[in-house]
Amino acid sequence: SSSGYSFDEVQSIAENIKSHTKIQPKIGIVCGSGLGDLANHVTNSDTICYSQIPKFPVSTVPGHDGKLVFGLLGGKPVVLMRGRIHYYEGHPMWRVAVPVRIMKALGITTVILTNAAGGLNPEYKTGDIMIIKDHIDLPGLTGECVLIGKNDERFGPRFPATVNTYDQSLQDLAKTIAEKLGYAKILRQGTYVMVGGPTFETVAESRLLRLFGADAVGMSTVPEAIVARHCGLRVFGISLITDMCPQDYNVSRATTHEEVLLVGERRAKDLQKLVTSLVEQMND
Ligand SMILES: Nc1nc2ncn(CCNC(CO)CO)c2c(=O)[nH]1
Repeated sequence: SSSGYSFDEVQSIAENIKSHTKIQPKIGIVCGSGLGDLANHVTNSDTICYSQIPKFPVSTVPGHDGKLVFGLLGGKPVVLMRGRIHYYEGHPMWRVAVPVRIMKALGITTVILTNAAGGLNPEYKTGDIMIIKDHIDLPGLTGECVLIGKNDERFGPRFPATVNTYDQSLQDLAKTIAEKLGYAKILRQGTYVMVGGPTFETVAESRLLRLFGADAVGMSTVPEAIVARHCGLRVFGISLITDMCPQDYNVSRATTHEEVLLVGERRAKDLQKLVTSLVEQMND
């Protein structure tokens, strides 16, 4: 249906998943392009392919192999989504975010959203890490909000507030951890704007998005963050800046997905350390 799986359908998908693992996750982590190797730090892990789970959406993007990885990270029970569902693949927006509702039904109380993004803020550099302070839901503003359609109060309210979507105390903790890890030089805190994709932006679009006040642009994360807040989860988001969006017409070379994955691999270790320490140090 247009507004996605019912509350009961979500519960039954979660029940099916629970039969594959004893881990009862407290934290859900959505891995962005090329950042799936965080799963290698999860111990005592159980891995379930999305395709093994009836009605779980399947991802088709290189660098996004669809697996749920349950286990311990930083001593805490977690579930990782290796491979996320993107709107640009043709999925309705609700299906992009339904894994968050399923992880909530599995018992998580916090979700960490990681992604690769293009830098719009001219002070940013490729390889920077941006803690997400706020977002601009461009698809939502133009009629594709993830919560459009029938609302079931068991998920959350009909008209949810979205101020303070990104938990302030987790942002502060992440900032402190990053500085202790020696990342102060590459650490940013800013606003993420979602575009539908799959095209990378034109120069005029990059300038427009910058005028909107966005510091980074991507094609994910916002639907997941909105649905997470809707059902009462604590949300933390972080972007790896994989390239700078051209704001002038002397564009030497265009952004490529390969470049995004390459920077992801180069920076993945640093992001993994940051996320692992955050999981370790966050209060329940
Ligand atoms: N300029 C720019 N750079 C980016 N790097 C990553 N993404 C997020 C989109 N990632 C896609 C394509 O790599 C795969 O999900 C973007 C983007 O949307 N724009």
